[in-house]
Amino acid sequence: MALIQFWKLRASVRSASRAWGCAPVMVGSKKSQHTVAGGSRNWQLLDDCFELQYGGQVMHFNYVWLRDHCRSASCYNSKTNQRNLDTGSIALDIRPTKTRVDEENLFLTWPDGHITRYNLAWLAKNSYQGQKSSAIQPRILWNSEIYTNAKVPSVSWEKFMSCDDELKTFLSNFLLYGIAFVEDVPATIDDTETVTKRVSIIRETIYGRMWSFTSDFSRGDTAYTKLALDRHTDTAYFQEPSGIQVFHCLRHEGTGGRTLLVDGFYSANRVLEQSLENFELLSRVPIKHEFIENLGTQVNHMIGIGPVLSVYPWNNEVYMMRYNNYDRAVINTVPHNVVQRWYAAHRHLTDELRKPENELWVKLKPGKVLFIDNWRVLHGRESFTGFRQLCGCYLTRDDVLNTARSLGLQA
Ligand SMILES: C[N+](C)(C)CCCC[C@H](N)C(=O)O
Ligand SMILES: O=C(O)CCC(=O)C(=O)O
Ligand SMILES: [Fe+2]
Repeated sequence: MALIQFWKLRASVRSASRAWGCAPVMVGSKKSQHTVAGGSRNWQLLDDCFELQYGGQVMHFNYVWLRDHCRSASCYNSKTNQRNLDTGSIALDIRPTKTRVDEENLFLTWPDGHITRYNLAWLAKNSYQGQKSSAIQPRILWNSEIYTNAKVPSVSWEKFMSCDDELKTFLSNFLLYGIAFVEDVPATIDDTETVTKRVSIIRETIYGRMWSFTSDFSRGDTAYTKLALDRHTDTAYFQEPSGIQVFHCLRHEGTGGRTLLVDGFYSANRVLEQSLENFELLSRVPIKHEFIENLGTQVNHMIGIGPVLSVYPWNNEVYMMRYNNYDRAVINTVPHNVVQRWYAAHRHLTDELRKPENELWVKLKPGKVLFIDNWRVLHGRESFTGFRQLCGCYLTRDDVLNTARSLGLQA
């Protein structure tokens, strides 16, 4: 019941957001509509917001927002890129006493005499409408054919380690496809660590910093067996699942053991195209994943709570998928009348994820290091025989994106 109320609230917030457009009310007796020479910009003071037409877009700016984002030296420290202004001191019914727009700027005078100047292009770029029309992270969603036809070049160890452009190419492909390979890496744990550190700092977890595993049952998890593993994302049981997983197969003397990769966002997008209801069930119903193991010397118990699909509410862009049927915990966060619909939505996603045309199979070999976006691309493996040793580590997504941004990429 509580959950349904929560949904209603969310739904009303959403419809409110759609209805946020403002009624054209005159402020005082002043004429409020203006067309500036050139005709490319047009603005009016509405009762509850400032409306700006600029660059072919109509944008609305709330007055508290306009006061809050003032970039004057007293309100904003441009050396540290931090706000000085105490947002708590802004009257929630604040309105400018004077407004002026010239070719490039909007000038607002506030009741206390403070003047705020906004560059119009800055406003357009930072408006809700501007944000809504572009993806936070541009991606190429793929199935096996799309990925194969793209012929994404792999990068090679030596150039990767010495040349920033090579790292940039690698990261740009990683951001677009959610997977990327470095070839010719010496088959040791140390060199795998070195190649990884070129990308970002390593995230230490209960599995250690760099880990290496075989089918020795050393941990309470089926990864440490020779069994096949269906597609999944790792560490769904962390409150913040690991952003990136790095795999390097150091040895395999035997058969099988191929790695399966599936673009989870491609399938999520199919669900969105086919059923908004299913997409919303997957993106709004929080469920638990759990990991419990007793190592004798140490007991590990991890719980992560969140929806299968984490999405930005303003554009339904998926930014994280938690999909791990092995580690999914008892569902006790969903009322009985929603559970059936949730299972149907989960089945819809599962059917998409399992389509053979969405499966990319690769055989990891010594030298070939695979980076997987664990918030997006699911991995699995074929059962195998013989001795097989895989090493790797987890990375935090923030740190990888930080490296990408430092190289000028949009991330
Ligand atoms: C990668 N490494 C072998 C260290 C850990 C494997 C963790 C497996 C776990 N079921 C999960 O999906 O998170
Ligand atoms: O053995 C493999 O190829 C992968 C196993 C797995 O899913 C994991 O370690 O996260
Ligand atoms: Fe895994």
